[in-house]
Amino acid sequence: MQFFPIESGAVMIALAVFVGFVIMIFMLSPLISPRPMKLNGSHVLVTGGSSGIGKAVAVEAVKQGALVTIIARNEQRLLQAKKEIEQHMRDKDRQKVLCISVDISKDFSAVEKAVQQAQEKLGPVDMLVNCAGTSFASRFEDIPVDEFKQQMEVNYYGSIHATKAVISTMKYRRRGRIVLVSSQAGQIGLYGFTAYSASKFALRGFAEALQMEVKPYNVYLTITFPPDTDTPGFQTEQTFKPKETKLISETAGLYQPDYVAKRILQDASVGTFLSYIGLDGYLLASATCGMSPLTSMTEGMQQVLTMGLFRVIALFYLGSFDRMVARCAVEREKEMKEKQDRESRD
Ligand SMILES: NC(=O)C1=CN([C@@H]2O[C@H](COP(=O)(O)OP(=O)(O)OC[C@H]3O[C@@H](n4cnc5c(N)ncnc54)[C@H](OP(=O)(O)O)[C@@H]3O)[C@@H](O)[C@H]2O)C=CC1
Ligand SMILES: CCCCCCCCCCCCCCCC(=O)[C@@H](N)CO
Repeated sequence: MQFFPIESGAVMIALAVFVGFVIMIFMLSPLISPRPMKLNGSHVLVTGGSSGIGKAVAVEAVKQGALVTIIARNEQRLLQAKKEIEQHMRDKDRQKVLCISVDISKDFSAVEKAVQQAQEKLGPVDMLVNCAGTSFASRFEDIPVDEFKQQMEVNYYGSIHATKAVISTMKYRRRGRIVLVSSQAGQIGLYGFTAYSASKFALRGFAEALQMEVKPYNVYLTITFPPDTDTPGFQTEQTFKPKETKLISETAGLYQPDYVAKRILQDASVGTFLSYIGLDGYLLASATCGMSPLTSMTEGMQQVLTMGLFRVIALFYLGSFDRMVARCAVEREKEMKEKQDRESRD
């Protein structure tokens, strides 16, 4: 087939536009992405740092040369974690691991005092990782109202308290990173998580609003959405989680805390706002990017190009989740009937 000038002209123009677009993306990127924060010599404060993801973040931070403060309630576990984390220090003379026992969920002044103590000992906090949290999964009617309050107090207000305690110094120094540990259940409301998902979704609104306020001060937020992660907290939850919640959560796989911690610190140091883990995490983060701030042009380009397709994929996932819930309901009905038949026979 003869290749006509008009077609080659159109192809050339399309190619030129595409190349121009890509060059613009890479030229504009530095204007959007903040300068990476090196953890070497920085003070990283981790709430929930005595177990699971928080402890893994503290270990990864000291591996990168940071001075670390870990906050939790149980002193025994804090001291045990401190010893473990210290094993990974690169420079035992310069680095320090401090542990402070305080309940972050109840009283802001107690948290403020703990952060002040940490800053007096290790210097101003450069990065705050809000990891302390708890999860409770059960059907809505089986969750006591107080559990809804408890989930909000620990998962949401706990992060507000710690963030409030560091934000003024970060703004004054024009240097800071704040990580909010949400969950994939903070991107999709799941069966069994009426209390938990709500508390994790709340962090999203807080993160977007605060990021708009503090961007001019070179302070960047990262909200991270981990999938199931093999921690002591997760093992405890597994013992009472409804079957539906387990089946749906398993679709995104089970990850190790050290891998999750590396991803969190990687994204936080470069100021990425939406931090995800795994392919399902990438799909979810793109499909639910909403009005979140852009921290890289390439990310923005991907979102623009994939939004429609990912919504279609999301609908297939939602269809499969509905079928899982329906199947579990039928199985439960059958078990109940068999149990009643057995009892009526005895
Ligand atoms: N594991 C998973 O599958 C996933 C977890 N997440 C989130 O990651 C975070 C950590 O989870 P994970 O590592 O599994 O949990 P763990 O239960 O293993 O660790 C929780 C940590 O938070 C501390 N903590 C809990 N409540 C308080 C409180 N009121 N005040 C101070 N510290 C507190 C605990 O110490 P202490 O009890 O001594 O206070 C502990 O150090 C949570 O926010 C969770 O929602 C998100 C997605 C997946
Ligand atoms: C384009 C659309 C892609 C959709 C992918 C959907 C995958 C949903 C998986 C949800 C997993 C939730 C894990 C929560 C774990 C948690 O928070 C812990 N506390 C354990 O309970």
